[in-house]
Amino acid sequence: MPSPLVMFDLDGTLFHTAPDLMESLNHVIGGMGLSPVEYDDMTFLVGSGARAMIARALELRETEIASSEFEGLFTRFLEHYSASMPGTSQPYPGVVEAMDRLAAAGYALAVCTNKTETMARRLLKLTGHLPRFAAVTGGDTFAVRKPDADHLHGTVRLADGDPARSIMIGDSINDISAARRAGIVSIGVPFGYSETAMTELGPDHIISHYKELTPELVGRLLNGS
Ligand SMILES: O=C(O)COP(=O)(O)O
Ligand SMILES: [Mg+2]
Repeated sequence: MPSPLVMFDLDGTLFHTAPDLMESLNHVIGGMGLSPVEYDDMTFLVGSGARAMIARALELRETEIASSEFEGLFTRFLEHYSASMPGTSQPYPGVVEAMDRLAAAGYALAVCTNKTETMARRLLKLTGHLPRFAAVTGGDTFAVRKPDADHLHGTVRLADGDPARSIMIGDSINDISAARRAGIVSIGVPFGYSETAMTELGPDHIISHYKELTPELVGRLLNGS
């Protein structure tokens, strides 16, 4: 029988990455002569991958560019972000201990993010966490990404899991909607990057600190109680 699986979103859930993402984004838009975005804008900018982040930042600055120029901006972003890693990005308080507890109790762990898979793996590798995960999938791993249910289903498959014994933990509407569509139990964290309050997104459970993420809680949620 496959191990039960706990999947984590990355930006705003597993790691606090917004300051580094913002620096690389501002490097790119600053190069175009646009004024930098501010930290508070990140809740609106992060969550659907770097292309969406750049497009939303241009929208915020009311700037239109030719579509042929867009890939160049994306490449500049990835080069800067990759070269700066791991920067100041760190796991949220208590999540490393929570992952240790879950692994000791027999849970497999995975990452399901809309970052590119290469960037996600690089950050996890440089911070020493990559070996924990049975699967790491990004916004470009499959033909679809969160909020599409198949991003979660694909991650469960690569981790040799079973959707009925899997949980998705996330900070944004993309995570909670994808889980709902996939028929996968969700846990929301309110400290990440979301424009909408987690209580409004309606996950199956909300934790406000990772000390609440115990094998008992996950077991209870998987049993529907
Ligand atoms: O960087 C992004 O926009 C995607 O981030 P995610 O890890 O929250 O899916
Ligand atoms: Mg997120």
